[in-house]
Amino acid sequence: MSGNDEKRAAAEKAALLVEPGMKVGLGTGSTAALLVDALGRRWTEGLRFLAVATSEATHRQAEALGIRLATLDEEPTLDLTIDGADEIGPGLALVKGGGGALLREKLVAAASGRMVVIADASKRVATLGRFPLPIEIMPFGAETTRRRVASLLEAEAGRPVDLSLRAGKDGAPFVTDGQHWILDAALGRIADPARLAGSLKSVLGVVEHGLFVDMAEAALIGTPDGVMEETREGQARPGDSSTCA
Ligand SMILES: O=C[C@H](O)[C@H](O)[C@H](O)COP(=O)(O)O
Repeated sequence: MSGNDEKRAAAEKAALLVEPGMKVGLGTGSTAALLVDALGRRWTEGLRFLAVATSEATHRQAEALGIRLATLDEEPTLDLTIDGADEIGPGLALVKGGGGALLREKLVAAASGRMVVIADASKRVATLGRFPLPIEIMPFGAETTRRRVASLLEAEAGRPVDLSLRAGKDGAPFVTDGQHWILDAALGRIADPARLAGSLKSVLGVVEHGLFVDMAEAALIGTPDGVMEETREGQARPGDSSTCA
């Protein structure tokens, strides 16, 4: 099974979690796009639900498939959010934001009764931090914020941390849907995700970061042996969508 097949299997399993009348947060990224495709097929078959997208890209995709959409302000309480991740660590702590959607993703997940993560097996890690941690910042005074973040991360890691401003296709800074910029922090290892999450939130100029701690309730992970369901407590079992509720 290729990584893409694993993503698709997880996404299709997760699409079965959506029930008639639900309010559903739709994630962003290549795995979430496979979920939206699967939900588009279920919509065509007659399933009716209401969706809130975590990015302009996902909104456009869902809209093109005819899925009914609302904004988070119109629907501030959702039943379920299904989203991808860049890394899934112990306790289902996540690194997200590789596609730059972390702020809306976190707002939508926080408004949801439950969050289910979907991914291929490569995303499961023993310790978070191999994937550079995205940190969304205000463009105004970005260099002063970068210095504050760098000194915080150096104190946390005990060494200087490579912190780069994410570039867009044209070489200019990548701009998020919220019109912010992103710093990518090459930490290598995040020993205490909850502590780092709290520290980053206190830095002036930081809008949000890609650590999602205590947010995901379950993960559906595509593997060569099928889709495994993992809970926050770490139990893994062959994924049966009915056990995810
Ligand atoms: O900003 C993007 C999101 O956090 C994605 O969910 C994450 O980057 C995973 O994306 P993919 O499914 O493409 O690996």
